[in-house]
Amino acid sequence: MQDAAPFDDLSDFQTVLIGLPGSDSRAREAARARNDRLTKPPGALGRLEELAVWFAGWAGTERPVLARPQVAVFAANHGIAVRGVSAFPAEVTAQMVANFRAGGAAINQLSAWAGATMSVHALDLDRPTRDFTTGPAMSEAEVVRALETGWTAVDPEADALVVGEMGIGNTTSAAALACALFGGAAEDWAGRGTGIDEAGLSRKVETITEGLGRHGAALTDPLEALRCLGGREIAAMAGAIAAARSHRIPVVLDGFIATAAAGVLARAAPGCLTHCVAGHVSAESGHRRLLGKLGLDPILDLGLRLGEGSGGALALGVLAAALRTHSGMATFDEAGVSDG
Ligand SMILES: O=C(O)c1ccc[n+]([C@@H]2O[C@H](COP(=O)([O-])O)[C@@H](O)[C@H]2O)c1
Ligand SMILES: Cc1cc2nc[nH]c2cc1C
Repeated sequence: MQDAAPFDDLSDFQTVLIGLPGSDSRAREAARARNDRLTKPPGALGRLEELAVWFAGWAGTERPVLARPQVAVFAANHGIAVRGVSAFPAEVTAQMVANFRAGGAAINQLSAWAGATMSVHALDLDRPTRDFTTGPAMSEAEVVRALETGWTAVDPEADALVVGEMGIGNTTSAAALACALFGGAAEDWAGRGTGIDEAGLSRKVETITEGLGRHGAALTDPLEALRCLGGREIAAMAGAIAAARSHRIPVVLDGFIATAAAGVLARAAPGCLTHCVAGHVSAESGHRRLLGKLGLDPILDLGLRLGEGSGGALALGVLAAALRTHSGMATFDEAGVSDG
């Protein structure tokens, strides 16, 4: 059963964020102690060891498994797409949603490979958000509805969540948000997205600069920044990431846009991303910078720039390997191997 969202407006959502539960320190410490007894030189499984101990805390058990991962993909359209900031036309968003539903996209294959269920959530595709250079992208009711869509998309029985997205123009929206949340100039955050040329990149930088100028002081409130500059899929991912933590479900973040959604939460309620890891660093130029601002170290660096949750789904494979070794290996005592 999906849970109803426990908020009706942005101020409620902020309150929910502040009250989200932490991980189980007893399970985490038990997992750390088990890790120290496994038949390997200390630290020899590198990042896998850290991932397993982190996951154990959220799973609430010393020997967790990855049995029911979920990939949730959110799609939306953006008013700023009319400004020529993408290499593709806006109708591709709806066409790709049809492709997700037919099983033909990369994320269908990667979810199946990772043993994950995949859900697709199209958010009012025929009603793009407003061009944020002319006014707020969303009304409060619209952004709250998108947060709710994300919140209720999370399967409370899932044992890990990947959030992904599809939305022509959304790297412009994510870059504007990142700039509002973490400072710097539009040039620091604008990248090539689906593959825009030099002229497109200039239009993108101009669009972001104009949007930031237009909304000014309102952007100091992270949830207002989301409303003014974000998109429905970005808000939905933020809602899903928050819901996951309410169920103590660990989250594997995908690329630049998913990380921007997480960034909103981090700025609204510092410390609220301890249930998240970065699945990968994408080729979108601002992603590494954004991960740095959030103190997140990506698991993979494969040059992907697809979105859809693809890098997150790939990282589920690494997470599964981390849990398999942690929970399945013998200890020095069990195997009769002399420790150091
Ligand atoms: O995840 C990423 O880091 C990423 C980087 C570049 C592009 N994308 C995908 O490409 C689309 C946005 O690109 P654009 O050029 O239309 O802003 C959107 O559907 C994203 O899923 C995704
Ligand atoms: C074809 C296509 C597929 C995508 N998947 C995520 N973003 C995308 C953008 C395009 C253009």
